[in-house]
Amino acid sequence: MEQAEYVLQVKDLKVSVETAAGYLTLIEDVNLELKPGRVLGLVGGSGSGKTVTSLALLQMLDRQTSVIEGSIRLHTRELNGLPEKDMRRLRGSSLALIMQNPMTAFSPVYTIGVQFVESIRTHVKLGKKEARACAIRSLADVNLPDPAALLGKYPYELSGGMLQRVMLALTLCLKPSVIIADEPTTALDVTNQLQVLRQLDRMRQEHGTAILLISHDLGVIAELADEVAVMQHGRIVETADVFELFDHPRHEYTRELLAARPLLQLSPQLGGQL
Ligand SMILES: Nc1ncnc2c1ncn2[C@@H]1O[C@H](COP(=O)(O)OP(=O)(O)OP(=O)(O)O)[C@@H](O)[C@H]1O
Repeated sequence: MEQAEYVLQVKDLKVSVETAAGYLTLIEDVNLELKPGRVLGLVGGSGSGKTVTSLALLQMLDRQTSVIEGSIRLHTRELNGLPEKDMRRLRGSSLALIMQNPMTAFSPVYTIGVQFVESIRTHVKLGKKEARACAIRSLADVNLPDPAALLGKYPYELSGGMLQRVMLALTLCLKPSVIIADEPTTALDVTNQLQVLRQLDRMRQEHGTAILLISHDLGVIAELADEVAVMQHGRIVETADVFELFDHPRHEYTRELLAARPLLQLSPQLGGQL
C-alpha cells in the first residue's frame, strides 16, 4: 500500500460562511503539511483564523452555513465532504482536537469517568478495566491529582484548565495520528504548561503523532514546534523552520509578532526541561 509521506496535507483551504449580507470568506489559500512525529506551530493575532482553520480540518463547522473548499488529506483519505458519521469515527481516534474551552466537549449529565471510558472503548479495543487503568495513568501524566476520585466527578466540578487536561489525558489513551491542540496551555500555570508540553512531546516521540500546535504564545511555539506557519487576516503569510523564523523572519507581520512578544517569560523556565 502507498505510504503517505504526510500524515496531514491541507491544500488551498478556503472557508466561507453565509451571513445576512452574503458569503463572507474567513480563511483562504491555507496550505499546511504535517509529517509523522513533527510539530507545526500555527501563530497569528486574535481573529486571524486559527480556530476556524482547526474546526475546518475536523469538519466541525456548521455544515448548514459554512462552505469548505480545497483538500484536507489525512494519510491518503480526503476529509473534505466526508459524511458526518465517518468523521465521527475518525475524530478522537485518528484526528483529535484539544480545544481551548472544552466544556462543550463533555456532557453535563455523566461523570468524567463514564465519558472517558466510553470514549476510549468507542475507538480502541479495550475492556472496561483496561480503559479505566489507562484513564488513571494518563490523568496522572497530565498532573491531575487523585485521578481515581476525579473519574467520579462531573464536568461542572472541574475548572476549564482541568477539563482541558482531561481531554489531553483521553487523547493520550487514544493515540491518534494527528492532534490539533488549540491554545493547549493558555489556561494553565507554568508547572502545568510544562507538563502538558512534555506529554505532547512524548506522544510525538513514542507514537509518531503529528501535532498542529495553535498558540499565540511564541515561547510555547519555540519549545515544541519544528516548523511555524504565520496567519494574518485568514491567510498563511509565512511558513518556515522554527529557528529560521525566529532568527530571520521574512514577512513584515512575522517581524511585528516577534517584536510584540513579552520578553520570553516562559522560555527560561521551560528551556531544556522537556
Ligand atoms: N460563524 C462565523 N460567522 C462570521 N464570522 C465568523 C464566524 N466564525 C468566525 N468568524 C470570524 O472569523 C475570524 C477568525 O476567527 P478565529 O476564531 O478563527 O480567530 P483566531 O485566530 O482563532 O483568534 P483567537 O486567537 O482570538 O482565538 C474572526 O474575525 C471571527 O469573528
